[in-house]
Parts: sequence; C-alpha cells; structure tokens
Amino acid sequence: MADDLRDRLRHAFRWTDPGDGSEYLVSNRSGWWRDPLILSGLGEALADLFRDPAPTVVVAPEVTGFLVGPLVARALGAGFVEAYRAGARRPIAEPMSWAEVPADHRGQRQLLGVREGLVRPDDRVLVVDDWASTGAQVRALRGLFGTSYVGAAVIVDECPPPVSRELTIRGLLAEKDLDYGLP
Ligand SMILES: O=P(O)(O)OC[C@H]1O[C@H](OP(=O)(O)OP(=O)(O)O)[C@H](O)[C@@H]1O
Repeated sequence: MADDLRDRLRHAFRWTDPGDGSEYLVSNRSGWWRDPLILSGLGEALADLFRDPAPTVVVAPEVTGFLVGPLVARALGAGFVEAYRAGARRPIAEPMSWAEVPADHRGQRQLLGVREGLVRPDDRVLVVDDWASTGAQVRALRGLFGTSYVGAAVIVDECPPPVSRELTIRGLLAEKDLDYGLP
C-alpha cells in the first residue's frame, strides 16, 4: 500500500511557475487532497513511520498541518493539537506556549504556539506536516516539547540528511520524487 500511495503522491503533485519573473517554482499540493485514495491512505502511511512506541498526540502547524495532522492522529488513535502561526489570525484568547521558528525556507522568522495544558508531561508527541524544507518548524516544535518529542512525519522530506537525522524527520517522498510535477 505504501508504495502505491507514494506513486499516487508523485503523480498528483505539480510545480507551478507563478509567471511573475520569480526564480522559483511554487508547490501545488492540492492534487493530493483531491485524490480520494491518497486522502484515505495518507494517515495510515504517515502513522506507519512512527508506530513503536505509539505517539499519544499529534501536533501540526497551520495551515496545511491542520489538514494532514488529524488524518495521522486518527490512524494512531492519538489526539490532535493545533500549532498556530502568530499574526495569521485574531489573537487566541487562551494562554499559549510559543516557540520561535528560526529562519525557514522563506528566510522568515515566525512564532508557533499551542494552547497551554493540551500537551501533558507524559505525552509522546509526533509532529506532522506536509513538508519539511529546512526543518525550521519542526525544530521549533521540538523545542517546545523537549523529551516528549518523538519525531516528525511528513509527506516530503527535503531536509539535508543530517537535519533529518537530528530531528528524527521521516518522509514518504524525497525531493527527487517531485520531478514528475515539473511544468
Ligand atoms: O522546514 P521548513 O523550512 O520549516 O518549511 C516547512 C513548512 O513549509 C510549508 O509551509 P508553508 O507556509 O509554505 O505552507 P502552508 O501555509 O500551506 O502550510 C510546510 O507546510 C511546512 O510547514
């Protein structure tokens, strides 16, 4: 099943040239969510990267993490906690724990925050996201959870291998798998 899913992910992904003179192509991941077989298999496939010991809670950053994270939490029988990006919405009323994100793939510094008390000291925390590029979001969340952090499951891991090892990031696809989506 995992290999079939990887093939579907490869073929449903597109790079878009924004056509504004940009030197960069923009990732279009919407084909992943549009494919019913990807959507139904993705949670299990990402959960399989971290079954033993089973995480008790999935934490994922907005916005795409809010889509992928619950799929994985459901597959693991774990709970889900949102990690909000500061400034992306109206202020959250409840007390928050904030982590500074070192400069990410856009060179931007951000804050990621979770509501206090949702992650307990005896939890085993799995971070889930669609993509790890520099590992900045994952690193920030690991800093929030300390020894409760078990790793990060992502669809695409394009981090340098030493970063993936250091942060225990595991992915279904690597950068080279995305060549199918070139314009
Ligand atoms: O490893 P990093 O350098 O931290 O980059 C990874 C982040 O980049 C993407 O976010 P992006 O803001 O592009 O997309 P999103 O808002 O759709 O989640 C992706 O969803 C990760 O959260």
